[in-house]
Amino acid sequence: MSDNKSQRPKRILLKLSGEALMGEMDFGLDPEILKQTASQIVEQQQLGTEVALVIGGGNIFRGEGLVKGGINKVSADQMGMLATVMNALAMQDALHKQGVSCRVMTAMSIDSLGESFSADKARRYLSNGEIVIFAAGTGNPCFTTDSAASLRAIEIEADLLLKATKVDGVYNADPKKDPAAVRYDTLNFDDAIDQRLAVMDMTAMVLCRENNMPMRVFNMFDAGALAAIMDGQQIGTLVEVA
Ligand SMILES: Nc1ncnc2c1ncn2[C@@H]1O[C@H](COP(=O)(O)OP(=O)(O)O)[C@@H](O)[C@H]1O
Ligand SMILES: O=c1ccn([C@@H]2O[C@H](COP(=O)(O)OP(=O)(O)O)[C@@H](O)[C@H]2O)c(=O)[nH]1
Repeated sequence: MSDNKSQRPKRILLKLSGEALMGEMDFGLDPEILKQTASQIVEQQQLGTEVALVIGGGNIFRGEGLVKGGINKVSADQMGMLATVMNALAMQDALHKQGVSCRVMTAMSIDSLGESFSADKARRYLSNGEIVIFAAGTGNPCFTTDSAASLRAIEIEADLLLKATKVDGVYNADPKKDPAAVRYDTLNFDDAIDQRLAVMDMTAMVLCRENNMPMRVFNMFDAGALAAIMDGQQIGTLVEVA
């Protein structure tokens, strides 16, 4: 398994935050951000990297917010998972507009919108040069799309999991709350878990650790970051097994 330090990863799983896709808006999707993100993805795919995507749902619904509004946990999480399907359809459209072949595979059965997830089929589609978007998270309540991203990265045998988020890496404290927080260039999963560094949920990090899946966290708003990472530059934070 390559760690992207020495060679260009052949297959990546890119996890995009739902919230980051809404840009300056309060809700929903910013078409310009969708377009820019799609073009960055297509650029990497055309350079020969197989790209799979997991997109969050936080720009539409998060289970936690719905529970605060009085909806029961399971229904709230199901609504959150459906929000990820909407984002997947929007990204599929943006990718199609750039002339690339892209499939949506869902973890919950919604046959008319996307086919049910199969790791074997996903690997085949990726090998054939299609972009695959994994929608509906893990299909189970009480999980997040970070966990779905870790799980799918392992299942498709990705070389690297990339988490594109609102901050530019993993810090020793939440940088949005602590201005003195210091960013790590590299980190191991044991330390991230022991220190409860909350840039990603613990389930996702444990999955990566147990399955030796390296992860790089970077800022989704930095337009050149994805290309630079794929070219081997050390952008953001690389989290690996110790
Ligand atoms: N140690 C940390 N390092 C970096 N970010 C952190 C840390 N602890 C908490 N965060 C927060 O985690 C957020 C990213 O997590 P989350 O909101 O779940 O991301 P996403 O919506 O991209 O899945 C960041 O916006 C940041 O404020
Ligand atoms: O496997 C999963 C993935 C997601 N969700 C729900 O979908 C919402 C949206 O996902 P997430 O919060 O991970 O989106 P992001 O923060 O990445 O935009 C979550 O809040 C959960 O309610 C879930 O129940 N199971």
